[in-house]
Amino acid sequence: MDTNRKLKIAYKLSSMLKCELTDLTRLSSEQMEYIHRYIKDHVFLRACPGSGKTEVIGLKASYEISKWQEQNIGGLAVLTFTNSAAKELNNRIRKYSELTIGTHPHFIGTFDSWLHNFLLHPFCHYLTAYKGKDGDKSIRIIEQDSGADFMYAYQFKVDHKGKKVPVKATEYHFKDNWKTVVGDTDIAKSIISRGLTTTEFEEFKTVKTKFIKDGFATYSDAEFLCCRLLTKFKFLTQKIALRFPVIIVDECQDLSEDQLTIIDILQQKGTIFHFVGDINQAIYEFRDVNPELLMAYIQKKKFLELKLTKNYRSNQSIVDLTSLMIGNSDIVQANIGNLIPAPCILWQYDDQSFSDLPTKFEELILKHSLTLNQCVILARGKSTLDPLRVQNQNNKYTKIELFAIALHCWNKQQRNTDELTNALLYAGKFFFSIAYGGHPDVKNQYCPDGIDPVEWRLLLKRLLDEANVLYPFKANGVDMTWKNWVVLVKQFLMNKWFLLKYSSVTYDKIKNGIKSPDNKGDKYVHEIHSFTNLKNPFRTTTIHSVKGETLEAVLLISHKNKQSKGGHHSHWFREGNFTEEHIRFAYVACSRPKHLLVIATPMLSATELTQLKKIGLVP
Ligand SMILES: Nc1ncnc2c1ncn2[C@@H]1O[C@H](COP(=O)(O)OP(=O)(O)OP(=O)(O)O)[C@@H](O)[C@H]1O
Repeated sequence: MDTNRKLKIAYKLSSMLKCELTDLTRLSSEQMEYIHRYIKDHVFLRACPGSGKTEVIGLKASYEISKWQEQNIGGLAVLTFTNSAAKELNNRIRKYSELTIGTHPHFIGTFDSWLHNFLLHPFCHYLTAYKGKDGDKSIRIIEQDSGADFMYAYQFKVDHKGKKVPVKATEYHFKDNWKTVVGDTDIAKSIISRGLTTTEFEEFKTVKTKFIKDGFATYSDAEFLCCRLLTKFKFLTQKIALRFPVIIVDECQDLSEDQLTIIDILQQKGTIFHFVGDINQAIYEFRDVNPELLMAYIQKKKFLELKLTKNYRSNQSIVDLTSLMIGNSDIVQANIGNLIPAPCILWQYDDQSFSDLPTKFEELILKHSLTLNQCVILARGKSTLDPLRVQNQNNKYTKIELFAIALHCWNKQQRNTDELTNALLYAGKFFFSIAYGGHPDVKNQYCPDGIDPVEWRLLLKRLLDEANVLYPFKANGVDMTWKNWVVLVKQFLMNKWFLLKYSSVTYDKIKNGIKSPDNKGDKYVHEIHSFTNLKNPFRTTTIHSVKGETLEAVLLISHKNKQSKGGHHSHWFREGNFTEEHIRFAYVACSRPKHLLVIATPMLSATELTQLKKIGLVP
C-alpha cells in the first residue's frame, strides 16, 4: 500500500472513530490493509508474534460497528478464548467506537459465552427435553474436575487393569453424533484407549445422557450439544447465521474440532468468518485443538490469506531465534532495537546452582535497568518451578532453619497452596538431610529411595502435625531464641525417630548436627517469618499463563530430565521437525520478551551446546 493511500484511509478512519490521526498513521500497511478490507470475504489474518493483533482487531471491529447501521440486521461477533483476552478486546473496541453501555446487537466475548448465551441456554432443552427449574431451562456447566457431591449420581465403575475404576460423567465427552467417546482425564483416556466393550460404551452413553437430561453439561458437552442443535434444527441455524452475519475469531489457532464444526455449519448458512491468529501458538492439544485441522479448513473454504509480518514486541535477535525454532524461513522484521548487546542468553545449571537462577536473573535485570515486575520466570510445568518459588537470598538454610520454615508455612492461618507446597518441601528436605543418604530429589518432596512418595508425604504431614508443640516459637508467651528452641527440637526428634522408616542413621548419630544457625543462638526463631516472605521477586509461572502477554525479560527453565512431558530443552529445539506441540509451547515462551531471553538448561553435551548456539543463544 503506498503512502498516499495509507494516509487517505487514516484520515477517513480518524473521522469515523474516536482516535487521533497519529494512532492510525503509525500502523503498517499490512495492518491498515486488514482494517480497511471489505468485511464480506472469509479472511485468515496470519499473524506473527507481537504483530499487534489486538490493536488491529480493536480498530477493525470499531470501524465495522461504526458503519453497521447500513446493514440493519444482526450484529458483529468478536470472539476470543480467555476472559482476560475478551476484556482487553472489549476495552480496545470501546476506546475507538461509540459503544458506551451495552454492545447490542454486537457481541464481544469468549467463544464459550457466545455459544452458551445464543444457543445452548435458550435452545438446548428442545434437544434434551430438560424440564428446567422454576421456569429456567438454562444448562449448568460443570467443570471437568468437579468434586461436588451430586456428581456421585453420575458415576459408574469400569474394570480396568484388574481393578474397578470409578468414572464420572464429567471425565469424557461424545462426538460424531454419539458415535465416538473421548476421554478428558488421564484415567478416562487410558480406559477408552484400551478399547471399550459394547456394554461399557453403552454405560458411558447412559450416564452421560442422564447427566445432560438433568440439565448439566461440561464445556465439551456444550460444544457437542450445540453441534447437534445446529444439525437437527435447520431453522435455528438460519436464525443464528442471520443474527451474526460476520464473526471475527481472535486467537483462531485455539479453535477445537467441535467449534470448527459449529463454524462450518454457520458458514454454510452464510455467516462470514474472519480468523486472526498464529498457528504456531496453538497450545491447547489437551482440549482437542489441532492446528492442522484449522489449516485444512481454511484451505478448503478458500479463505483469503492476509499477513501481519512485523513484530512490534521483540528485538531482532529474539525474533530471529523464535523464527528458527519453528522453521520459519520468512523474514520477520523487528521494530525495536537491541537494548542489550547479546539478548539471547544460555545458562547451564547443576543441582547446586539451580536454586541460584532467580538471583542470577535478578542481577542481570538490574544491570540492564529492566523493570522487575515485567520480568518472568517460566517453565512448561509447575514441578520445575516449585523449588524456586520461595527461597532466601542464596537458599542456603541450615537444617534447623529448614524445619522452622516448614513449621511456619504449615501453621499459617488460611494456608494457601504455595504455603502447603513449601511446608512439605522444606520438611522433606529437613528430614531427608538428617536421616537419609542418597540422591535428593526435590520432585517428591525429597522422598528417600525405596519409600513410596505418597507414604512419604503422609509421614511429613504427620510429623508437621505432631510438631505443633514447637510452634509458634514461644514459651509462656515469650519469643524463643534458637538456643532454647534447639533443645525442644532435639526432644521431638528423639521421640519421633522411630517414624522415619529405613533411615540410614540413628538419632544419636545425628543429634549433634541439630544446632542453632551460626552466630544466631541468641536471636529469635520467629525472625524466620521475614525469611519466608523473601519470595523470589519474580512472577514464577507456567508458559500457559503468559499467552498473549508482552514482557521485558523471560527466564525459561528447562526441566533437568528428558522424561518430563515437553519440559526439557531437547523437546523444544528440533531440527527439521517443527510440528510438535512442545515446540509451540517453547515458541510462545520465547516470543514474550521485548529485550531479554535467558534459557537455562541442565549441563549440556558438546553436541547440544553447538545446536543451541546455532539458533542464536550465547553461553
Ligand atoms: N503499528 C504499531 N506500531 C507500534 N507498536 C505497535 C503497533 N502495532 C502494535 N504495536 C504494539 O506491539 C505490541 C504487541 O502487540 P500485541 O500484544 O497486540 O501483539 P499480538 O499480535 O497479540 O502478539 P501475540 O500473538 O504474540 O500475543 C503491543 O505493545 C502493541 O501496542
